[in-house]
Amino acid sequence: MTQPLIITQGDPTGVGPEIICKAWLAGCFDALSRPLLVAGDLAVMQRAAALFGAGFSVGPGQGLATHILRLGERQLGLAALSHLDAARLGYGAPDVACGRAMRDYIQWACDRCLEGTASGMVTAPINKAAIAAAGCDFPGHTELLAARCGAPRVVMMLAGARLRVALVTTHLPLRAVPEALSQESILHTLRITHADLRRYFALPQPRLAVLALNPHAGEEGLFGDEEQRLITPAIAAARREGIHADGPHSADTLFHFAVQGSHDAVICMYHDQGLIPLKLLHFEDAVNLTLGLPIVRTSVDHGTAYDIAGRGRASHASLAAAVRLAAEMAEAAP
Ligand SMILES: NC(=O)c1ccc[n+]([C@@H]2O[C@H](COP(=O)([O-])OP(=O)(O)OC[C@H]3O[C@@H](n4cnc5c(N)ncnc54)[C@H](O)[C@@H]3O)[C@@H](O)[C@H]2O)c1
Ligand SMILES: N[C@H](C(=O)O)[C@H](O)COP(=O)(O)O
Repeated sequence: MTQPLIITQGDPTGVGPEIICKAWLAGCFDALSRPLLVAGDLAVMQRAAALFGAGFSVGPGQGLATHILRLGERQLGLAALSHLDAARLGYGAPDVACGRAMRDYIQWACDRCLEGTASGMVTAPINKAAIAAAGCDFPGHTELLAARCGAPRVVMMLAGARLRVALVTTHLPLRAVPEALSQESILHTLRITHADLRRYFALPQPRLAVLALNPHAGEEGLFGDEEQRLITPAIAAARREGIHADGPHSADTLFHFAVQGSHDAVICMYHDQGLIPLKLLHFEDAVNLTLGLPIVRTSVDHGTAYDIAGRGRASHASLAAAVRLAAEMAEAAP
């Protein structure tokens, strides 16, 4: 039997519910190789569908689904994990119950993937402060999923058709980045990226560009020594393991060549080093994925977009791309 993919609904007061409905209404889920199930809230989904003048009918679910939502010929499973009073929820104002609900959607989906009743999960955006207020002590999905899956090391990758970036460090203050870098963390990032590009993207020998931290790759130690102390030795160690890695490359020029196909992924030392070029090129259609997990997890590349939530204006393109990629990864996973 083909196990379903789960989409977690994300912040009930953000754009997550409406981009799920928008993608569904646009037929983005029609040609999928496996069924889809939303882990979320019925009233919140109904409110989101109403933004587009669409009212779906609701029938009893089966398997993981508590309900089946039907709209003409289309149907979508729903596991109703929360029962929020949608009419009273202000957009952009998640309360503690919303924070708990977003956390529960993620944990439930992760557990279904781990037990094998789901084939992967796609996450809509959460508000990191709201899950923290609900007592969830993780900066985001990546760290929560790593802990729940018992994965010792994971890598945040954002992928578009022209560029893939993988991050050595993620959510921490910029001033803490140099201290957080180590030969080990760079080498682990290289190993995990190498392994999962082979596994999920059918790249037998991925070409990995490793960026420098400092301007002009440190200019022989004049502008910082992380390249000499940490990055160059990590690249050498990776190459000894048969990983096709090169660098450290100056971050200001490498992306120009990478988007022309010089490399399959760029290993970045910190969040904005990779995400600025990625979102410049692929804001609408990039996918965030977590490498190194025992389960398939993809995500939209954007946040809760409170400034436009509840207006039906948010693009569903990144969500549609995340669902497509999760389905492809689930096919590739053993
Ligand atoms: N995967 C995730 O759960 C995830 C990812 C990034 C940010 N966040 C969270 O989201 C919140 C807001 O973060 P932010 O303001 O930095 O980023 P954001 O992506 O929410 O918004 C940045 C800008 O992009 C626009 N935008 C975002 N998504 C859009 C879409 N689908 N269509 C059209 N325009 C869109 C917004 O309107 C806003 O102007 C924070 O709490 C952050 O932690 C969550
Ligand atoms: N760094 C990501 C981005 O800016 O798109 C985002 O915050 C993802 O975080 P999680 O997938 O860990 O929630």
